[in-house]
Amino acid sequence: MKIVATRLPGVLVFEPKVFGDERGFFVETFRQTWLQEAGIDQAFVQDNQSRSRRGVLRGLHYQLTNPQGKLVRAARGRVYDVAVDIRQGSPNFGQWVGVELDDVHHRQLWIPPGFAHGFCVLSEQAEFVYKCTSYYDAPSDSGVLWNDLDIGIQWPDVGVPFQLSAKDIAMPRLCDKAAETLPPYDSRP
Ligand SMILES: Cc1cn([C@H]2C[C@H](O)[C@@H](COP(=O)(O)OP(=O)(O)O[C@H]3O[C@@H](C)C(=O)[C@@H](O)[C@H]3O)O2)c(=O)[nH]c1=O
Repeated sequence: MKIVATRLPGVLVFEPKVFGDERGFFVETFRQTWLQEAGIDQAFVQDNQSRSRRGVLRGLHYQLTNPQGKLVRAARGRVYDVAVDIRQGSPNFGQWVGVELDDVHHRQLWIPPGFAHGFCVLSEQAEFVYKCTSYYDAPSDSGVLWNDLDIGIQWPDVGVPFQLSAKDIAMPRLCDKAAETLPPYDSRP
């Protein structure tokens, strides 16, 4: 497993070794030691899975209290995954990074606590699987608008119109968020 830095400090790509043979493939999807190797002092408490069709865009989400660090991957299909640093006072505030995740290379993205996260689906269908460092807490579920011009995420052309939940369409822009509704910079790993 290789750990690769992205242009956004704190956001890391985990590249596992994929063993392909005539039966299919084998890949290790998680080892506790990966976190130590990456210098991440966190433990996972919740695993999630979602299924989405082409064009579905989920995000940009974060949790205000007990921010969630997330280790995400596409168990099936291909997605464009995005992390945004929205930590109040961060030198990288408002900056984003996008990485393609698929069921061929099996790359995983580490999104530290305090970052907003979202993805869109590039394949006909995708199974998105992720581990979280804090439990989901509905009252502190928060978000930022996916196409906020100030963030300027370059979402790929997926060939169909994006499909978002009503909640995600109505998310506020980063500039309209009160400081107390953003995670503090010290929530970094
Ligand atoms: C995230 C989550 C949702 N739910 C419920 C709430 C709701 O009724 C239903 C669907 O929730 P959502 O619409 O928020 O699902 P979704 O849009 O897939 O939310 C996810 O998006 C990606 C981008 C993330 O980063 C995740 O952390 C999470 O926020 O599932 C849970 O019970 N536990 C959870 O951990």
